[in-house]
Amino acid sequence: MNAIDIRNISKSFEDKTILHDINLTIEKGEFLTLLGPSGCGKTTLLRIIAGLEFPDTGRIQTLSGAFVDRDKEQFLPVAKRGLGYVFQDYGLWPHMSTYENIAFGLKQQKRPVSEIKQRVDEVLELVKLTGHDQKLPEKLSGGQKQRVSIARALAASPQIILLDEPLSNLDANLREELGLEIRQLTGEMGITCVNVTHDRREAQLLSDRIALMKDGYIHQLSNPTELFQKPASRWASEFLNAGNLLDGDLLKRERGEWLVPRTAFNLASDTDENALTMEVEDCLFLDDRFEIVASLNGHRVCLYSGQPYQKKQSIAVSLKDELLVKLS
Ligand SMILES: Nc1ncnc2c1ncn2[C@@H]1O[C@H](COP(=O)(O)OP(=O)(O)OP(=O)(O)O)[C@@H](O)[C@H]1O
Repeated sequence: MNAIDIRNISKSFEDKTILHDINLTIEKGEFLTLLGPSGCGKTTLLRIIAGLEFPDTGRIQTLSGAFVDRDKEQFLPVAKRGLGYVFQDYGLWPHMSTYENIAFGLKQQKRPVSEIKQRVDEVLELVKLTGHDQKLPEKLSGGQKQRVSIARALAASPQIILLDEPLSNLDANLREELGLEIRQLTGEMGITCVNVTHDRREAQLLSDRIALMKDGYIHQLSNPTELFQKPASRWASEFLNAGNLLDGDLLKRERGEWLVPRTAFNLASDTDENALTMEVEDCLFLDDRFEIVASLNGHRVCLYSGQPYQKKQSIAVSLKDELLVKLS
């Protein structure tokens, strides 16, 4: 079932086309990320979904009706779209307590006081902030502020939540922890999420599918594993940091450019005639594995290994053919 159906959306600013005929369907309960470099149009698309921008062409249909339809001149105002928002900079009212920030939208909807209290308590528990309800944002850490922002987005039980780089202001450990919590909470509630980021790790961590955007087009649309393992172009491989880009001659393979992921190397014996011989330039221990930087006929190659190597050591490796991608 499609929760959001985006058809033929285009947008220009001052004669410059920012979005070119975007078509995208997002399933109910799906977590979709718009990923791409600065200026590719991802925020403009999110703002069009939110109702903060008006597209030049196209329509957006949701399960609760049309958000916008240029042919029929329909436009549903922001406040009537029933969306939750989570912003990079939290978007909290500084003079309001945690409780008041979360209750704000429910008060606007004129819900009964007892119902508001119950709902705020529920979402505070979900985001693990019970007991922090009277604190002002300035008394909360970055992670806690983002939890308040998530609680506020969940409070009105929206069908759709829009997220604008929700993790980018947080430190690395917290980013992963909160990212997994957002995924779990929205997944359990069947909420459809559209997230915008230029951070490939954030996209990888959160998403069911990623729409990789370039110059106002969707360049590639797939699940994170496929996107990172089978990028559609050299540009996508480089943006995603998907691995080494090497010529077939160097790899004893067909000529042309190949993507060789860092996981695609196996230790081989020197006597294996297909083995590639490299000289180790550096060896770093990162996360739970060694990252080896080596030289293959003067070309820099990066690979993962379960064991360390010495600088200047010669190593023979074979390639896992199933992980190689021929780009050209
Ligand atoms: N209101 C506006 N008026 C004029 N130009 C705009 C407006 N909003 C966005 N743009 C331009 O549209 C282009 C795309 O902007 P957008 O914010 O959608 O990109 P983005 O991919 O989200 O980048 P970033 O990650 O830097 O926010 C940029 O060149 C931007 O300057």
